Amino acid sequence: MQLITNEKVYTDNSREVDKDSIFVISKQNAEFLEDAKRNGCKNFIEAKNLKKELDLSSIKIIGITGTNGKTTTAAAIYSILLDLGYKVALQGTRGFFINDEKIEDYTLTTPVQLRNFAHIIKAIENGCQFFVMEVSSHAIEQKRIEGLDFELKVLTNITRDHLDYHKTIQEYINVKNSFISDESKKLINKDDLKAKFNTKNALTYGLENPATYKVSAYSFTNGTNVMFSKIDKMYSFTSNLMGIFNIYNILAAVASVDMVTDNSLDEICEAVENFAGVSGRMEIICSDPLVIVDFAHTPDGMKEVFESFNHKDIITVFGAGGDRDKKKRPLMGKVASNYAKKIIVTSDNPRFEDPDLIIEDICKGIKDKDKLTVEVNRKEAIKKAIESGKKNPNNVVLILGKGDEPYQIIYDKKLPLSDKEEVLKHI
Ligand SMILES: CC(=O)N[C@H]1[C@@H](OP(=O)(O)OP(=O)(O)OC[C@H]2O[C@@H](n3ccc(=O)[nH]c3=O)[C@H](O)[C@@H]2O)O[C@H](CO)[C@@H](O)[C@@H]1O[C@H](C)C(=O)N[C@@H](C)C(=O)N[C@H](CCC(=O)O)C(=O)O
Ligand SMILES: Nc1ncnc2c1ncn2[C@@H]1O[C@H](COP(=O)(O)OP(=O)(O)OP(=O)(O)O)[C@@H](O)[C@H]1O
Ligand SMILES: N[C@H](CCC[C@H](N)C(=O)O)C(=O)O
Ligand SMILES: [Mg+2]
Repeated sequence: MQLITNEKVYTDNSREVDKDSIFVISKQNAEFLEDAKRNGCKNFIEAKNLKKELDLSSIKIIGITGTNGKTTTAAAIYSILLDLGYKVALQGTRGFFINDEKIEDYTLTTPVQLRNFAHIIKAIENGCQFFVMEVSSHAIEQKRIEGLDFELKVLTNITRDHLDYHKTIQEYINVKNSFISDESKKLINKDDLKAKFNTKNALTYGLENPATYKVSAYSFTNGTNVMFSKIDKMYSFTSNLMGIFNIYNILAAVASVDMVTDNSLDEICEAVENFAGVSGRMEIICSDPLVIVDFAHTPDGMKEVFESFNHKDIITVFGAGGDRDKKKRPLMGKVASNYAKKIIVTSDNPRFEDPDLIIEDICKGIKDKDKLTVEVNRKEAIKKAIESGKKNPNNVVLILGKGDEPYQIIYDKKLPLSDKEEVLKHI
């Protein structure tokens, strides 16, 4: 990765250096420092000191971490800020956007350090006042965000994911919490009991526990209607997004914007209605039969989605990613068997793993085998689910795990596959 700015060339790759370039030393590449010198490099800077050379002080960075809801919350903040007339950049799982325009497609949820700087500089060049970014647990552990001064840090929740990488749940929790252990301005989900944060400059939000931004009532008639209080004043917003978890996401977004702007909360709440949601997250593809594509790929994410449809007969299709947390697989199976009347277990992104073995891991969590169909071909699995869905108007078909991913990753190849397109073929 190279960043060229102010007539200087910064690189984080020892194989890219020359005598004029500056090798940016980070946790990830420190072992290649000698290699950089051997390749003729004479100039070095530690990534955490980049901010001394690259002035980012004119933009406010909002970082969102949490197991689930980062993309949705970040997109909601972005949408509200744009609606209020600000210039804003958004960086996350779905790519990099400036003022509603897509600049870069899917890469990492949180890019490597130098790319973060490059994106922020680009946002500043485009007049942005805010840079909204998702912060993954990998990024915190690998210090991809070191050297960034956050105007606001948000924690959505801590459940479980990525234990292939972090090894134990405690280590994962510690990594997430390390993001909110300093004195920066923070917004914390008060209903998440695993959150351990520095209370200095922290505000909270929630539905259950006392919080700065506290939901007092909600209903799901004609959209989602929410009333909440901040200190002793009441506010309300309406949204098209479904599910209690989306109340958390939107409330977090409303509170975030309240914390970083001078706009009134009433104005902010008004802008919520224009946020249409994120593609591939609780996206209704068809209403008869009701078919929804969602990105839930953790046991907790799935539970949240299923609970949003507990008045319906659930038919679900899902798999689990290969080369990712193996232990979450039977838990995903178990959650599905608790809520669904029919479960079609299929392939997600197998990567370098055998899809049949991933499916076996998931099926270990499904006790009631009468509910279970195994169909390794995801396109076939979706077709079967839609056919079943058509049999009863109370059915809902929930296709989970890949959201709007436009491909299936098999080995290291990305083969075109869109859950939404597959659904559209069969309705
Ligand atoms: C497991 C993992 O996270 N791996 C990351 C890790 O890879 P790595 O340690 O193997 O590093 P590397 O690619 O060999 O290079 C490390 C550094 O050394 C430099 N280098 C390398 C070789 C050399 O000869 N000289 C040299 O200077 C490279 O330029 C680079 O700066 O460091 C790399 C660069 O810092 C990352 O790109 C890479 O992410 C890989 C691609 C990845 O797939 N990561 C996923 C798991 C990930 O991070 N996902 C999260 C969470 C998703 C979510 O929940 O939303 C994300 O943020 O996307
Ligand atoms: N606040 C929440 N609590 C629990 N589950 C949620 C929440 N928000 C979203 N989800 C579920 O998690 C899925 C992923 O949501 P989203 O893309 O917003 O999260 P993310 O944290 O960005 O995920 P990733 O780390 O994979 O990028 C959704 O499709 C939904 O099923
Ligand atoms: N950002 C997450 C997304 C997982 C999506 C799921 N489809 C999978 O491939 O496991 C990850 O890379 O772990
Ligand atoms: Mg995301």
